[in-house]
Amino acid sequence: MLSVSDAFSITQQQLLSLPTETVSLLDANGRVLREAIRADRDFPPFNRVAMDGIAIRFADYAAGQRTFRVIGIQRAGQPQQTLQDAGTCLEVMTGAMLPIGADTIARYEEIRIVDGQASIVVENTPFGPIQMGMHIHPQATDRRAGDELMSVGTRLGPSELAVAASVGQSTLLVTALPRVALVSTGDELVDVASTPLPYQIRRSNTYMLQTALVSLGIQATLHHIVDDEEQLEKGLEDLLATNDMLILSGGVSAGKADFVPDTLEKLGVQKHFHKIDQRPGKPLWFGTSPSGKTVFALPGNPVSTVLCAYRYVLPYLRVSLGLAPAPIRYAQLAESVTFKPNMTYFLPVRLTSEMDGRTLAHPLPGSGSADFANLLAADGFMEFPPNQSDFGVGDSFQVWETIR
Ligand SMILES: Nc1nc2c(c(=O)[nH]1)N[C@H]1C(S)=C(S)[C@@H](COP(=O)(O)OP(=O)(O)OC[C@H]3O[C@@H](n4cnc5c(N)ncnc54)[C@H](O)[C@@H]3O)O[C@H]1N2
Ligand code: MOO
Ligand SMILES: [Mg+2]
Repeated sequence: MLSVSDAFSITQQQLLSLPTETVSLLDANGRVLREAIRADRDFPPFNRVAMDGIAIRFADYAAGQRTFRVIGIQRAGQPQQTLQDAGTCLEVMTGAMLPIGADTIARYEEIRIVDGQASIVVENTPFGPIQMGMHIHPQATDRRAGDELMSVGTRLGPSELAVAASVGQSTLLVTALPRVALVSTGDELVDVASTPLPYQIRRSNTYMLQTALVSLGIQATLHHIVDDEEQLEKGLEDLLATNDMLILSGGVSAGKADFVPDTLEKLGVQKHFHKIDQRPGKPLWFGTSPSGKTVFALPGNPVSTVLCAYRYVLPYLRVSLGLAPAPIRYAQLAESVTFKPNMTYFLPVRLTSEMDGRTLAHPLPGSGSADFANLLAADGFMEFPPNQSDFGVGDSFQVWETIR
């Protein structure tokens, strides 16, 4: 059977090829940038006053002068003024251009202004003695005009949108979002608003999947198909025609009503793999259509669905969108774990941060891959490699964090 790492690489070789689109600045939140954003001006674009106070010539101060005649006010948003005569000063406001001729700011906290004369009354400021260049944010110290500020593949969030706004990007070129359909299958599954009969359960997997996809900015549509070969074929055919990707749950194992793999192949979706040497989530099925559409058919047991979503589907979508893979997270086992079968084992864990900087993983074995209430306490799944059955306290392994 296929190893976890081989299955993962197969999925990553069949990424969705998504076009770009231009969206308005605010609609770009959470999206993936597909153009490099450069500074249109220096950052800051002029010698910027960084504190409210007076702008003086340091040479006057160094020569012993402590009282300066105030010749005017330079506010933010006004054209640059000039400090002409020795011994004078301009009141200046944070964000203003530094007046020509001035080179040092003394804050209001350090001066007193009486009858148009500003006197320096505090020599040792909380920032140290008054010095040449003090409280000035010199032009181009942060970035220069033409510098690349954000590269292709940047995920746009609050800081990125602020920088984009400051360089005049009222629109941004981003990766178009894939059209994704989430399909639950199973005769036993009823709507969340229904009261289940004794042999029925409410469906939950597609709600979990939709909520997880929102973390990538994707809004999928939710569908349900009963365990009937004809209805399944017709339903999946329609959804394949109108979506870039289908994520199914259930119907992929060995049961009499597990029609999903055969139906997908009948519809021309080429199987890349079915079944991985892992627990949970063994019967995962993955395929692509000739027109470049992708199908993940996840095992229906809810914990398997969750594991497959975080271990395969979200990393697949992330990279398809043009993002770098998520940083790998490790944690150390807080309790020993034994797992005999020779396959990769994913164990739900709760994570704690210790004072010494370590992250500890506390096992939450639960009662198996249908025990999804157990995941309410979990922060992720720890991945234990095959060919080993005893895992000791303090041993470090990768953790696939879930969204909480
Ligand atoms: N003889 C074998 N039986 C099973 C095997 C096997 O290898 N040989 N594999 C087991 C494993 S492992 C898993 S995982 C499950 C996978 O089952 P399916 O993908 O075929 O899923 P279903 O049979 O449709 O349902 C399984 C289980 O999950 C519940 N379910 C399904 N969809 C939802 C949903 N949307 N929301 C909530 N719960 C859902 C369903 O009611 C079943 O209880 O097969 C084992 N069997
Ligand atoms: O893969 Mo199944 O997940 O163990 O129940
Ligand atoms: Mg089944």
